[in-house]
Amino acid sequence: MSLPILITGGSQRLGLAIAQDLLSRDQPVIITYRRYKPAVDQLKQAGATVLEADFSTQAGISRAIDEIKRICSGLRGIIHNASDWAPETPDRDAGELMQDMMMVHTSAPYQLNLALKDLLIQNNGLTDIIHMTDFVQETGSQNHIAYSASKAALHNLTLSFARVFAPHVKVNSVAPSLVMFNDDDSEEYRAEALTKNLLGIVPGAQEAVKAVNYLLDADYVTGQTLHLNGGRNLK
Ligand SMILES: NC(=O)C1=CN([C@@H]2O[C@H](COP(=O)(O)OP(=O)(O)OC[C@H]3O[C@@H](n4cnc5c(N)ncnc54)[C@H](OP(=O)(O)O)[C@@H]3O)[C@@H](O)[C@H]2O)C=CC1
Ligand SMILES: Nc1nc2c(c(=O)[nH]1)N=C([C@H](O)[C@@H](O)CO)CN2
Repeated sequence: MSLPILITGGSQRLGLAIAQDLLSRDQPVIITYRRYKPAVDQLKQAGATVLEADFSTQAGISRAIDEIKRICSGLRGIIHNASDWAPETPDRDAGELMQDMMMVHTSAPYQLNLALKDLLIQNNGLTDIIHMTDFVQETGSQNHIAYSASKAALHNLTLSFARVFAPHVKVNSVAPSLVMFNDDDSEEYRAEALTKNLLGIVPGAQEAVKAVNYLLDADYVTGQTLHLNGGRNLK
């Protein structure tokens, strides 16, 4: 039996698609979720281990680490996917927003990587850490300033952990631009979004599935960023 891959925020959208794909190929999966939704039960029925975890507090991070260590004898990989795409708004305290963004996108991945290192290394073969970052890690953002900074910090963790965990663990970033619309995205937003990249598409969650599978299968890729942006950087 293969060792499991831990996917944080695996109960919807990209994380759910990645979890479902891995399960379909008999790869054991542990997912964390913050708010229960039917997909959690569906994943459990498909054989996943599901853990409730909120990474916005230190207590939540520590609890998740303790639970993963309790149930796991080793890990094939960790995919840090959990994310809160929160914009600056007039009613949102700037200090709290930055704290929230840094906790879920930077502090939680940082602490889980350090705490779960031995579970990754004791696996005989190469193992993986994948940080789901964002196109804005290199460009910044006008409306998601704190979010963008936290994703840039997450990418910086890729560079550090690639050095520290080599040669046993590959550590890479996947940096999507708009890969999957949200249900409440207006027609106008969707139409405008299609003009923002060279290929004129928004591919859907399977593009992230393909990227993750490439990295899991690679033997010579670490400390890198896989950009999923349709050439938006050249627009
Ligand atoms: N979708 C896209 O086009 C893009 C995605 N990305 C990145 O790719 C990854 C996947 O994107 P997507 O599927 O859209 O992500 P979602 O916005 O669907 O969020 C994924 C999950 O993160 C969980 N989450 C949010 N905050 C916390 C928290 N404090 N603690 C624990 N879990 C939390 C949510 O749980 P719950 O639902 O239970 O609240 C949610 O299920 C993310 O890291 C995202 O930043 C980057 C650029 C574009
Ligand atoms: N956690 C999330 N992060 C991001 C999302 C999302 O839906 N959830 N969406 C985006 C946008 O698609 C953005 O890339 C559009 O330019 C960014 N991050």
